[in-house]
Amino acid sequence: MSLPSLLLVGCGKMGGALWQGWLEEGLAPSVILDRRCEAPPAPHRVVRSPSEIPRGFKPDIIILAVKPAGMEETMASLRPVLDDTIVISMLAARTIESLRAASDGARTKIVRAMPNTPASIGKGVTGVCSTDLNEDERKLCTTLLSAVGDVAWVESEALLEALTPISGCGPAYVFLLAELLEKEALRVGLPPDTARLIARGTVSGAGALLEASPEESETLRKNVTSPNGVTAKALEAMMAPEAWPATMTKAIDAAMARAREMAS
Ligand SMILES: NC(=O)C1=CN([C@@H]2O[C@H](COP(=O)(O)OP(=O)(O)OC[C@H]3O[C@@H](n4cnc5c(N)ncnc54)[C@H](O)[C@@H]3O)[C@@H](O)[C@H]2O)C=CC1
Ligand SMILES: O=C(O)[C@@H]1CCC=N1
Repeated sequence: MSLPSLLLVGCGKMGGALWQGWLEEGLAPSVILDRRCEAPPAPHRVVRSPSEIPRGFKPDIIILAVKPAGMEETMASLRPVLDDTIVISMLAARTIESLRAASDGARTKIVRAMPNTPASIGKGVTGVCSTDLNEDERKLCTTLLSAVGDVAWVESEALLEALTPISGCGPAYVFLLAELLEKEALRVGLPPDTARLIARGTVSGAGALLEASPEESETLRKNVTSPNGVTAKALEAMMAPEAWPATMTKAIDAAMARAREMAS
């Protein structure tokens, strides 16, 4: 199946992850706009400025994946190509209202999405919301986003913002767990190669089991935890109300507060 043609604006860590996933799925001829990007395989191409976008190139969808603070400048530079497009903004914290204001009256439909970097291997989760789309346009966006993982449409921007610190930021929390496990493995005397192998293997193996199993994550956790055994002691420390549960709540609240600051 060929995915729609895109103008990807910003091909950094997130745009690059999405691009990689889409490329592997088979993308209609598309253009990347980024000053710092290597040439993609033909028939796709990279351009360094909006003025280099080939005349006659009419993307089905424009993906915005620049830094949130660069949104206004980027939208202004895209003004000549905005009419009659769907813009999917991946930018954290930037509201549909601010995107619309920055589109300077263009006939464009605005979608807000929050992807995550496992999209590069087709294992992403993308939250998405828009009130602009008709049924066919919504299907088109779903086709594109579901090529790189699961898609969760939400009814409001408030829900998209609630989802951001969970799934948008979430891979970082899991990678932090892998880092901390590796450090602990070193601390208790394992050689570096073994520490790396067992920390990464444990996080990726547990993730794969979670994906493959119909069981709840709680059940999978309990399956590891022999009554009065060694895991139980470790979890007692982690699951104390003031430990991981409180830290997670504090972390999610801090991320949401930062998003509110970035939006204003
Ligand atoms: N990194 C992540 O895990 C996630 C990031 N996001 C969002 O994705 C956006 C990009 O984040 P990252 O990829 O992490 O940043 P990044 O700094 O890695 O990538 C930004 C890219 O945009 C390019 N760029 C800057 N100005 C441009 C312009 N005017 N025209 C074209 N390209 C331009 C830069 O050269 C760079 O390659 C942010 O808005 C962020 O909130 C959303 C979900 C997850
Ligand atoms: O840290 C950030 O602001 C972006 C949004 C979600 C993941 N990275």
